Amino acid sequence: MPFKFFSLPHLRLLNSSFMKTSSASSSRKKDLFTRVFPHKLKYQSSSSSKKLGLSILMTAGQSQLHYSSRASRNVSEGRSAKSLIEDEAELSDWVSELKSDSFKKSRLYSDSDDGHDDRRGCKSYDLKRKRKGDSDGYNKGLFDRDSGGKGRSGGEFGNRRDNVFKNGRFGGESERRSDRFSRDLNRGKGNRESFDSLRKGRKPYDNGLVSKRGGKSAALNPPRTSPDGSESYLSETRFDQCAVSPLSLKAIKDAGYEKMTVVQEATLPVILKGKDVLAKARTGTGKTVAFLLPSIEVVVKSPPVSRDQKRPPILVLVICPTRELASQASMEANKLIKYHPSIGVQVVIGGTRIGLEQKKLQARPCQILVATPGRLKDHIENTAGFATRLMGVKVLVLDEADHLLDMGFRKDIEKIIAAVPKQRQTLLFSATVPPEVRQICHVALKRDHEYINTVREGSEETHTQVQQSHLVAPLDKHFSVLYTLLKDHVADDVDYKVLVFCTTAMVTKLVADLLGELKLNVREIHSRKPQSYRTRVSDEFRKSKGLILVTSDVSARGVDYPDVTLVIQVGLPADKAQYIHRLGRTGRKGKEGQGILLLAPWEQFFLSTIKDLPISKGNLPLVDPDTKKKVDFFPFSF
Ligand SMILES: Nc1ncnc2c1ncn2[C@@H]1O[C@H](COP(=O)(O)OP(=O)(O)OP(=O)(O)O)[C@@H](O)[C@H]1O
Repeated sequence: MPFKFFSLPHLRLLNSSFMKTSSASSSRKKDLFTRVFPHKLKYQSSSSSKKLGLSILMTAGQSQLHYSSRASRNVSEGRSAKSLIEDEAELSDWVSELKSDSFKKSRLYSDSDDGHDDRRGCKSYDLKRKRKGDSDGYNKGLFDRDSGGKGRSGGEFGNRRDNVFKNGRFGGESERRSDRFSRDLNRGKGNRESFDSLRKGRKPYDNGLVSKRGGKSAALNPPRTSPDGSESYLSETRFDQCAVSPLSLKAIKDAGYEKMTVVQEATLPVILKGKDVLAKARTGTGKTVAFLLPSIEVVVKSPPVSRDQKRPPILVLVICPTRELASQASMEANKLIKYHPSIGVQVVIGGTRIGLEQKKLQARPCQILVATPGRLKDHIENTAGFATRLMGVKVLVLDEADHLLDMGFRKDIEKIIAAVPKQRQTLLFSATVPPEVRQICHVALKRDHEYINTVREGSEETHTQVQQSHLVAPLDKHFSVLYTLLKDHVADDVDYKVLVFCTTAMVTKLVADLLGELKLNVREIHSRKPQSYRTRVSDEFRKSKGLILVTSDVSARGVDYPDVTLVIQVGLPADKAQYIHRLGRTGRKGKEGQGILLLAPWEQFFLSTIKDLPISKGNLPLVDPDTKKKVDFFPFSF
């Protein structure tokens, strides 16, 4: 991965912070830099005479941009790809070396158990491993987008993929189908059967919410609107009005849920009938319960498993793209099965000991299994009897379906689909369903599946109660802008709870360290952290207020942290969907929130991809002299 070198104030902070104890001369530092990045200096136009800096806040997009222009200028692709990979390893060592000067207590990358323990020997420098969807985070490059599967595949290959789908083999059929859908959508004929049978007398509305079945569209009940015009995430329908078992209802009551959310109301009757469903609903509106509850009903209705059955079937398989999300879904499932003592939920995720999972799978009931793709594949390949148990799957759920069907995960997902029976029910849920996902969902869904879109046509995919703005600042000002934004927010709101998204594990780590040095209450999560640490920090952040979580995209999707007051995205999100999911960590369950996207001038092109979202141009905060002094405190020059 490429780097760009120029002098940045925040790097003065970074490096002096790392090098506080070092009295090495600038030429020695430069030597070190030259040794570690020999070829980089070649691309640096006369920069040896200038101050050198590593653009830590440079996003993956910027890196790619920079890399491609550089590559086209000088370097044969093969050679540069190789050396870039090596760079990452070298950089890791280099930063660790620096780190040990001032941060002796902890290592820069505590990734020793951050991956498949069954892939022992996979160390942080094992960067030549081909990149793929990385829910399990074991194969992250330090500067790879830490997204759980996007990264390069979402970038370079993503375009290729788009072309394949537009022009390639699938093109013809897909376009015909989407044409048909849009025609149907315009016709807007309703043939909806849903809670109308349960709530007699209520008519479907022609309101832009659509359910499509067999090429027909139907209106759904509208969400209620609050006085300020924002849509309520709750419907008018109570859980006890629908056909779920009394024991599930009891658990729902204990969980504090009374009325269904809009997506639950729209999908439950259809799923309970056994249909395949692709559902789209805004972030934080209860999609997890929407797919878990009817899945549990399938288990309830299945014949009980005898105790001596050697390989009891897994009946429901839920796939989530990240470990945090899988753990969260399994916790939600455990809440819902509270009064079903014979039903067991288990979770299999990377970064934990596979042997332990194997023992648990053997010893305890597991009709519902929640998994990340990588670890699930490991079990399919390595756990005795596991493949046989998967042949019992009746319901397959892909949470964050668009992400799982994206290039980064697709191969794993195809293998998993091949390992479960063809005769099953499949449920795909996400807050974003880009057109290309509509075109490829037949990989998982039956032809006559229903597409249930609870986002009103013409309305945004984000929440109106979340105030969105973007700031454009030169890259060398990003850190001071970020720090000022955080400081102001902390001063304004005693109950502050902030997520700062960075594009790579490395940047996440460094930003968290720097903010910590500046005495902000900060935690960090990224794929280079051990799973035990990730789980601990995630739990802490879920329960806390007065905390800032600096994170890579491992927290972008699905993670349900209540009452997040502000989401700051530093640098380009991978795409519009990623922007929406990151932003969706605030404004959950109808609460208010704020989102800020911080871009460098040359990243502004991204704004055109989100132009249909209500994002306004914000004013850069004034960086007060005190902040400037703090950020510039450490003189730094290579
Ligand atoms: N019927 C309900 N009433 C009240 N709260 C609910 C209900 N159903 C779910 N919730 C709560 O709403 C919150 C958000 O749910 P969930 O995490 O499933 O959202 P989501 O739509 O999957 O979000 P994302 O798109 O970010 O993954 C959770 O705290 C969940 O417990």
